[in-house]
Amino acid sequence: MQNAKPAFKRILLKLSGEALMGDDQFGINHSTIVRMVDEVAEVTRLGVEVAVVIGGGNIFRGVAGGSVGMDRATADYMGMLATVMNSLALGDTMNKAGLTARVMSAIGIEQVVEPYVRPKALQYLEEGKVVIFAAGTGNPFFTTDTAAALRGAEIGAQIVLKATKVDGVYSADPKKDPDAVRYTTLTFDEAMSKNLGIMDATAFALCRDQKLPIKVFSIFKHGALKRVVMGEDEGTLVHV
Ligand SMILES: Nc1ncnc2c1ncn2[C@@H]1O[C@H](COP(=O)(O)OP(=O)(O)O)[C@@H](O)[C@H]1O
Ligand SMILES: O=c1ccn([C@@H]2O[C@H](COP(=O)(O)OP(=O)(O)O)[C@@H](O)[C@H]2O)c(=O)[nH]1
Repeated sequence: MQNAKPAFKRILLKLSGEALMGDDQFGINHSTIVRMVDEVAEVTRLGVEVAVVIGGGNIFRGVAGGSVGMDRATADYMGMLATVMNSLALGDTMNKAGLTARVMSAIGIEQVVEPYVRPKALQYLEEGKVVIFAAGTGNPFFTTDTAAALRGAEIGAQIVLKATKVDGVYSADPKKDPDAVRYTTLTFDEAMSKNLGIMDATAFALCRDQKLPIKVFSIFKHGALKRVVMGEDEGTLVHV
C-alpha cells in the first residue's frame, strides 16, 4: 500500500458550512476547522491539487431562520458574505498549518479578498496552492453545492467531493427516516428522479451534463477524505 497513488490529480472539495459549528450553536468552532485543515493538508501532501468551496450555513442561510420575511435575493447575498467569512477563516487556518491558501471571491470585495479569475486560480493550483472559492456562484437563488459543481467544472477537477454531515446518499433523509438505506453508487438521473435531497437539482444537473462525478461522504469521519482521494470505498459515488 506504500506506493499506492491517489485516484485524482485535482479535486474540488465542498465543505459544509454548518459542520464548521462543531458542537457550538453557530459560528466557527476552532478545533473543528483545525481538524478539517489537517485532513486537507494530508491529501495535498499526496500531490493532489485541492480547490475548496465552503458553505455559509453556520453563519447565515438565505432561505431560513432570521431571513424569514426578507427579500430572498438580499438574504442570499448575506449568505454569500457568510461564505466569505468562512473562506477567510479557512484560508487563515490553512496558512498557519503550513499550507499556502488563496481565497478568491465571486463577488467584488477587493479590499478583503481577491476576485475570482479563472486563469489565476488554475495557476495557483498548478503551483500547489489551495484555492478557496468564496461567495458561492456570486448569484442569489443558488447554493454552494452548485458553486462547487460550477467551479469544479471550470477548473477541470476530476471529481467533486461533498464533505457533509451524513456519510453518503440515502434512500431518504437519514436524519428523518431511520429506515433509510445508503447507496454505494447511483446515477445522477436516479438521484434527481428520486428527489434525494442531499444536493440541489441544479448542482446535480450541472455535474451530470459535464460528466463530473460527485462523492458524498462524512466530514466528521477521520481519514475519510484521504480514503476518498485514494479511491477507497467510502461514502456514495454519484455518476453519469
Ligand atoms: N437522500 C438523502 N441522503 C442523505 N442526506 C440527505 C438526503 N436527503 C436529505 N438529506 C440531508 O441533506 C443534508 C446535507 O445537505 P446540506 O444541508 O446541503 O449540507 P451541507 O451543509 O453539507 O451543504 C444531510 O445532513 C441530510 O440530513
Ligand atoms: O451561489 C450561491 C451560494 C450561496 N448562496 C447563499 O449562501 C447561503 C449559504 O450557502 P449554503 O446554504 O450552500 O451553505 P452550507 O449548506 O454548506 O452551509 C445559501 O443558503 C444562500 O443563501 C447564494 O445565494 N448563492
